[in-house]
Amino acid sequence: MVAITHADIVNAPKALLHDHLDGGLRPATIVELAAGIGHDLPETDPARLGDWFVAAADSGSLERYLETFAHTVAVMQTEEGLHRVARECALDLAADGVVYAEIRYAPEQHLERGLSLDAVVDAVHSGFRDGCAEAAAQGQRIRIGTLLTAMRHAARSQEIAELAVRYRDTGVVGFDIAGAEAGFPPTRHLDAFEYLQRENFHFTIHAGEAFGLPSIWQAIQWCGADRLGHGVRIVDDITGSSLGRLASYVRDKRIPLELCPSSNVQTGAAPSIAEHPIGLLHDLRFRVTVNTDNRLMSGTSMSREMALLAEAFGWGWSELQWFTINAMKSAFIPYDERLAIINDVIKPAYAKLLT
Ligand SMILES: O=c1[nH]cnc2c1ncn2[C@H]1C[C@H](O)[C@@H](CO)O1
Ligand SMILES: [Zn+2]
Repeated sequence: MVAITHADIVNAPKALLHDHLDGGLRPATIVELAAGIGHDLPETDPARLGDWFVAAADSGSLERYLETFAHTVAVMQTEEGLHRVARECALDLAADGVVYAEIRYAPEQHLERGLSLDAVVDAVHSGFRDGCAEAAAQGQRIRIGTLLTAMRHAARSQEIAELAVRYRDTGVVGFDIAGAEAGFPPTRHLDAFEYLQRENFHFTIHAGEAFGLPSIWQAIQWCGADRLGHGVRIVDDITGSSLGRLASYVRDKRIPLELCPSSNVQTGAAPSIAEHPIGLLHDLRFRVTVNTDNRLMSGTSMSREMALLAEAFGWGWSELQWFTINAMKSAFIPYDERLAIINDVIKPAYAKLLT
C-alpha cells in the first residue's frame, strides 16, 4: 500500500465535531489583538508565541493545559475580536479540507469588556458567515455549526442552555460543558441537561478525559449526553477484547466518541499517539471520530491528526473515510443534511481515493 501523505489528506473531505474556538486562534492574530487592548503576552513574535502555546500546554495535566487559554480568551472580548477569530477559523478549516465542523466556545468567558451573551453569539456567527462565504468563493465549501459550552466549575449552565436553544435556528446546533473535570461532575449541571432534553435539543459532555468511568457513566446515564467529548477513558472498562457493562452500552448504543489524540498526549490522558486507545476502540468498532480539540495548543490541524494516526496505525483511505462518515453520522444538524454531505461530498471523494 502506498503511504498517504499529509497533502493528500488535506485534499480529502473531513468532518470535525470537537474544536474549541478559543483554542484555534492564529498566533499572529493574538499578537495584533493583544497589542490593540494592551494585553501582555509571554511572546510577541507570532512563531515564538505559537511554540510557547504548544510547550505550555504540553504539561501532562488538564488544569495546566487550560491555563494557556487566559491569553486567547483575553483577546476575544470585543465584537471585532470575536468576529475576526471566527472568520479566520472558518478560513483555516476550509483550507485544511474540512467540509463540516462544529465549533464550541463558552460565551460566559467573553463578557469582561461589557458584551452581552447575545452580542457574543451574534459576533461569532457573523464571523463564521463571512469566513464561510469567503471560503466558498475560493472553491472551499464548509458548513459550520456552533456548540455553546458552559464552564463546569461555574454556575451558568442553565442560562447558557437557554441561550443555545434561543439560537437553535440561527447557527447553534448543540450544547457542551468543559473545563477541569476532576471535582466537577456532569450531574452538577443536571437541570440544564434535563431542560435541553425537554427542548429536544442536542448536547455533548466533556467526560472521560482527566477523570474516568464515573464521569462517563454520569454523562450518559444521568445527564443523557448524545456524544462524549473525549470519552477515551472508556478503555478502563475494557480488558483485552472483553467489554464491561458501561463500555458495552456505549458501543451498543453507538454513542460517538469525540477522540482528540494530540490533546490527550499533552494532558497525559494517553502516553503517545502510537499507544493511544483509538487503535483498540477502532478495532472494537466503537463509533470513533477524530478531532483536533485545540489546534493552537496542540500545533495541529484535522489533516495532521489524520496523518499522525495513519502513520502510527498503518491506516489508509478506508479508515479515514470511516472516521469521517462516523463524524458526519454523529453531527447535530438534521438527518437529511448529514446524509447530503455523506452522499454528495464525502463518499464520491473517497471513492476516487480508494481506487
Ligand atoms: O479538552 C478540554 N477539556 C476540558 N476543557 C477544555 C478542553 N479544551 C478546552 N477546554 C476549555 C477551555 C476553553 O476556554 C473552554 C471553552 O472553549 O473549554
Ligand atoms: Zn475539548
